[in-house]
Amino acid sequence: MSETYSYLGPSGTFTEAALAQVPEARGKEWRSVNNVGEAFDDVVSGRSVAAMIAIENSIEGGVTSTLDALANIPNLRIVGEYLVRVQFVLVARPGTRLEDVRVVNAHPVAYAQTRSWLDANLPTHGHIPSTSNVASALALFENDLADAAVAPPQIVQHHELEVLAENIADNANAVTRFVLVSRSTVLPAATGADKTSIIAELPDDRSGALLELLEQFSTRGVNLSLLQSRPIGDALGRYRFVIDADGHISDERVADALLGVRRFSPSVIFLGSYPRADQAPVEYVDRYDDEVFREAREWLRGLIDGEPTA
Ligand SMILES: O=C(O)C(=O)Cc1ccccc1
Repeated sequence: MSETYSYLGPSGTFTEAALAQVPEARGKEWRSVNNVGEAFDDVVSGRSVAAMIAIENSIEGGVTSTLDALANIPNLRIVGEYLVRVQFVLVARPGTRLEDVRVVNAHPVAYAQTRSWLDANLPTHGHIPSTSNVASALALFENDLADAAVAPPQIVQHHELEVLAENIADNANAVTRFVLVSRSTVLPAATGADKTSIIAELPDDRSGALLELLEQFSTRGVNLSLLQSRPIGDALGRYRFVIDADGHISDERVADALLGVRRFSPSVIFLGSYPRADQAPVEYVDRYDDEVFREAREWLRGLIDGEPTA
């Protein structure tokens, strides 16, 4: 059976652009799905070896539905991350003028990123949510519920659409981070520029518990690049924390931090260690080098084994 990769389609989405960055996916079957839940289902059922999923963007923060799916679906692993610069145009059926636009079709995340422009230029517009940035534009051909759509600039290369406005994103430098999610438990090799993702819960009713969770990393010299709380969902005020830490689980300082988290947290999900998209080598101070951990462990082992100390 050929390996299949699922992505939020139809063809032309930013998610597809992220999948195009994956060398292992070249020449393989790509399956376009209508929503992120379907992409996760493909991985869980084994229909696809992996799915490309949007997890965070530089304006809106974490994609909450993705973070919750990673917490709730067992045995998922992140095996890679990819960055895509996102820009948006407003498109319409040929002949439409900007002043004719009453209703705009847009993916909710894209809508949130173009709100200032839309509010300033179409102050009375209505919004219909779409399942993706390309589905928004294709809906213009299927029905007349919307007059215009927010879509990626390349959309006009493939469809008979007119650009009513370019660069409508609130922030021209917006970037979306995608992760390749699979069920493979084979760890990607450490590169020196890696990231480790976990989701951890706090022990109940203990003051300072979040600080104690974070101390597991700070006392091992491990920097964090993401800390996002998400409601566990069973009661008000109960949260889990999605954490991205610099480094690979095979780095001693990261492994030691994870042992600390495991001892302390009632529930820890290991989401994976994988190369950072920006390939920036992880920086740490010398006293947290692998060798320092190993030397300390050997010293302790020697004491326990009754070896004479020098
Ligand atoms: O992949 C797409 O194009 C999507 O529709 C999801 C999305 C929405 C907004 C920013 C990045 C990805």
